[in-house]
Amino acid sequence: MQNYVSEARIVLDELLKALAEGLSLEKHCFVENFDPILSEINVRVNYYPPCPGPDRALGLTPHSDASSLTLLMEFGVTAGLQVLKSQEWVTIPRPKDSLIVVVGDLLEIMSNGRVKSPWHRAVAQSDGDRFSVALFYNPSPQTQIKPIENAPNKSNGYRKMIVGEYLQHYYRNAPQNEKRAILYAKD
Ligand SMILES: O=C(O)CCC(=O)C(=O)O
Ligand SMILES: [Fe+2]
Repeated sequence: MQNYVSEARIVLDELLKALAEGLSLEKHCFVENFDPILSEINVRVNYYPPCPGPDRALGLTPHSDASSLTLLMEFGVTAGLQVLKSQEWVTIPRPKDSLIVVVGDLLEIMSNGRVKSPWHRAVAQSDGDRFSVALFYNPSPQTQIKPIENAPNKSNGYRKMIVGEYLQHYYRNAPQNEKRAILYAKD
């Protein structure tokens, strides 16, 4: 697991740089918030046993991740992860040997809303078990993240935020039934 986490950090840093470039921003503008020693990768292993009544139970209730990026590896039956898109739950496919990358609230704040953390859930399934390993990548709790500048006159931006303060707010207010925690970081 330790090897996986240190290799994952390299991948996550590359993803943060590629995302910045993809948004025509300075390449290091996100990754510079992640001190190589003090930034954190928290690991969660989710296990979903086969469920006799999958339409009456959920594997994991809807949420957005608080992280900046989440790297998700899945095993077992497919079609467990769903994302809310235009008010509909859409199943995320799992091509062979793939990892899933989820944008979290902290990256939505850093990017000033240019990328959005999806509202997602895991559904229960009857045809076999499934588990997932989620790595949540966060700057150190003391880091102050500064949202990138938005175009002049553009409203609805985010404010500067200490990572630990946001995480405290997020966990104090979870679970919620819609994406509300991030409103705390609005300007
Ligand atoms: O198991 C999954 O597919 C989703 C896991 C997840 O969203 C999480 O651990 O935050
Ligand atoms: Fe999640």
